[in-house]
Amino acid sequence: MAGGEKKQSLSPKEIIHHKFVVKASYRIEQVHVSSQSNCLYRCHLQLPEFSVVSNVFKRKKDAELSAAELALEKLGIHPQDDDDITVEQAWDDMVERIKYIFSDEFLSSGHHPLGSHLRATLLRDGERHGSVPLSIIAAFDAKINSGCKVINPSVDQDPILAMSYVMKAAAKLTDYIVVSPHVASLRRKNPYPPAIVEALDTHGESIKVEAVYIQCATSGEEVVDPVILDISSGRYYLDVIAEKLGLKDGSQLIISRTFGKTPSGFECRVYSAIPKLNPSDKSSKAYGKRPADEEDQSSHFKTPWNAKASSACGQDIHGDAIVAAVGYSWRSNDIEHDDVTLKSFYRICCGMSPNGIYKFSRQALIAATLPFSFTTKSNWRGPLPREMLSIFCRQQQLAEPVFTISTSPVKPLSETLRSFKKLKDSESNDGNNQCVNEYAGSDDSFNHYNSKDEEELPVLESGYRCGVKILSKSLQDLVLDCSPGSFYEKESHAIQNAALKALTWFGSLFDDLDADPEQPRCYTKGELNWMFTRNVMIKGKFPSSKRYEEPAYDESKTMDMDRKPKRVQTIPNGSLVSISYSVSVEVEADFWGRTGKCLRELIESNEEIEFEVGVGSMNPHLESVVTQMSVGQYACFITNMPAEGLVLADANDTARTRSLLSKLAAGLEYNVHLLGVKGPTEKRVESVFFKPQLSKQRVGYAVKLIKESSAASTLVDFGCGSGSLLESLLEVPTSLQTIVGVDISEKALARAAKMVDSKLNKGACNLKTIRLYDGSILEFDSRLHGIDIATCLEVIERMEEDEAFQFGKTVLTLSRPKLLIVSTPNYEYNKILHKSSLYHSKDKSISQRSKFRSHEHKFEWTRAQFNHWASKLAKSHNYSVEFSGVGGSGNVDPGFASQIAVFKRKSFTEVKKVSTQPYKVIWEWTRAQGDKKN
Ligand SMILES: C[S@@+](CC[C@H](N)C(=O)[O-])C[C@H]1O[C@@H](n2cnc3c(N)ncnc32)[C@H](O)[C@@H]1O
Repeated sequence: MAGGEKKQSLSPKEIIHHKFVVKASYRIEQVHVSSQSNCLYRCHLQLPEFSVVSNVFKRKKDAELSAAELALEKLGIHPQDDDDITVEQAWDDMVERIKYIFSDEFLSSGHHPLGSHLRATLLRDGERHGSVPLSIIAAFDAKINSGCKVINPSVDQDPILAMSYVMKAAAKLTDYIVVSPHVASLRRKNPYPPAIVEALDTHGESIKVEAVYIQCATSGEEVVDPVILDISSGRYYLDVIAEKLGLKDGSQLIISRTFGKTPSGFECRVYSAIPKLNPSDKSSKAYGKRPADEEDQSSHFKTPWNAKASSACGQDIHGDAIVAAVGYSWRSNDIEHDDVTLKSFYRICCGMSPNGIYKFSRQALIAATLPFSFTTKSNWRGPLPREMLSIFCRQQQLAEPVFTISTSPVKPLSETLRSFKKLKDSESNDGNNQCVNEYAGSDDSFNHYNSKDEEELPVLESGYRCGVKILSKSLQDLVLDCSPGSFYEKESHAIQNAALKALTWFGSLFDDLDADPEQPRCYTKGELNWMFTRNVMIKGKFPSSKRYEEPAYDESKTMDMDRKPKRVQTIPNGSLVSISYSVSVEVEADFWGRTGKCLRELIESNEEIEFEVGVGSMNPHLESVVTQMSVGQYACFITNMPAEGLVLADANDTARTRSLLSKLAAGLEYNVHLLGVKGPTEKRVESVFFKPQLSKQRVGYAVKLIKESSAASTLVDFGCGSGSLLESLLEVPTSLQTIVGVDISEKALARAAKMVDSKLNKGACNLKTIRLYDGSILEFDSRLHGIDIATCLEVIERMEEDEAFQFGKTVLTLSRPKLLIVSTPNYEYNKILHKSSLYHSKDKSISQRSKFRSHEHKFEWTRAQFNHWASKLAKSHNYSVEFSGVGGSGNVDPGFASQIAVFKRKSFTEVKKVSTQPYKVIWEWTRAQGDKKN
């Protein structure tokens, strides 16, 4: 913070307005306080996802501001308004605020959570009567909290620092407040008026709340056990928690920030003892910073670091800890609470990792894993990667990700490919190993390539590419600068893939404990800072995902499935498979030999789940087995146990599962049923094999011929789809004045209309009219009679063969274009595509599906079949025809990947005009005078 200078920045209310506009509604409530003649105000701010209620203020304006600040805090947005006040002002405000907190008005002013704590302390007897723990003031008052942040932004990670500031500010109120540093609490010097104390509601119910106790281990993993907090009527709940931790009272506690939610939506906090400093270490810096290694740690703190508790809440926790969802709210003076069961605790922990967020979205904690590439939106389930990255950053107290899109190549594709090749050559890859490799670029950026990523090679030389930066919340540390090299056709794909790479990086950080210690990763300073402050499980990482080993087939249990000594993948990568499965934990039958029964607990089951093969979105065991199966088959196999935390997060009866795990766990038993398979999309296969993509090459071929037809003024694209040809015609100068697209798919036409509309007037074209018709190309529409050029790219194979014949006849008889360009896949070329792992198919049950390039194709012709169709058609309609193609070579077997017939009209014989207009115009543009031409 620079001296007394003020910076200009958006106020919290302005930020809320910019973000939500009319969706943010403020409601002011008057709060009547009997001891005050003036009214006080509280503000309710309703946002689409949640609402907040402000503190109580004398001015409406302040109440609104406080509500906006609370909302921003919830949203994880840090307005720079704190910069508007100086450190000196922050201290003054804190002193004022503490004075107000201990005032008569505050105590009687309704439901402020801090007010409820004050009341609870006034119900204590003896020396603790009215003694308010410092941690309470630091944790539950937004004003104090923001003041502390102005003084030092790292209070977020360090509750003790905030407590020390509260103590320092309170020390300035010597006439008013008694500061008791030894018991870490504050007390009002003069007692409250008896009338106020007597009016306090003392009828709290007795409650029992389930919480978890994390016992700190000096070596090995912490033990997590359920614990019951018995908060009998009139007792201060913090004292109950403190007692469970072996402490005298609540003032000896540190209270973490809120993190994670129980199934009913209650937020949890970690409660632990204020750590004792080693007398040998006088450095105040030791507080609140987890030392880099254990030697350091033991030199600073008497109590060891609690890795599980620290990783759960993202703050340093020392010694034993309790995780509970209990406390006061704005709604009432009564205590609110929910049980934190072992299961909910482990679920919260699991949901803190990027992998966990994905697993939850698929409701498949054991089965799902974070995919390493984002292919199509339609295959993706749950929140998109960008959304997941935002959730993760909020949870981990990082700033919102910053995406940067570029459209021009930073380095030539050849160079990128060379780097990729070098990287691949230097790796030894196991097909199932999902390790992530780091590409050491010349700058600080990184690229990740997965061993299965061959199909994800950067296939485009141009397009969109996106980088993402993640900064710490204070915006001071760059935690991650991820600039993947791949180009994507769509901006949204580039963004989603960048987000996914960032998530993968964070995921690997969470999993890094499994990494080979001989080959330490190199982290930048920002990454290290983040890890240290975030306590990324260096010691007791969890929930971890152990490296999977190949599933061990249990022949006796395998139903209807041959034992396969060697893995033969029959379902190609890129396919969408649909399965039902169950996962159980089981104790070996031999152990229970006398009864012959084995103990078993169902952990997870899914009646139907779909996943894409080859993108890493399914646990490798399951994927490996499923891709060897045929539709309708069942399989059963046993794998090693994943981390206990993950199993418990999924188990229904945690106690029973835990006891099974502690006995003779044979592993996880999977039962899987393959329900269906859809082949990989044609586009995906093509994008892997052809650079530029085959579809682009087809359009390029057609555009070249159109440009050569310099006298042509009208064109119709039959089966125009999303308008890729029309788009290209808007970008290049041709003689065309009217272009028309026809398709039967409303969705495709809508996309085409949107695209054309956005490109209008941008290109160097002479076009005067563009029209899109909804209709079948099997029907003739007389508005298309006598057109100059007709195109029909990759459409006929989507009809029955006899319809393809009918189409040819209709076009050449009735429309009679001067030039007709027809393209269709060359069936013979499929054998090349099928060599790819993307397109393996040895399984008869799916061979029908995968013998064509798309399950939407009704037929695919060999060169001879296409030649026969086109030559016969040309001859009977007085056209000449020439054959060509794109993708591969026409001179070498098996010819082009996409075969093209170019029909040219030999002479124009007037045919009897049929007047019929079955097509519906769904979009039309006509150049008006004055419209921009270029
Ligand atoms: C693979 S897409 C090709 C799109 C476009 N020609 C291209 O090359 O990008 C096939 C298109 O043909 C359309 N189609 C299939 N049968 C049709 C018919 N009978 N009449 C009009 N369009 C048809 C589909 O709706 C789809 O948009």
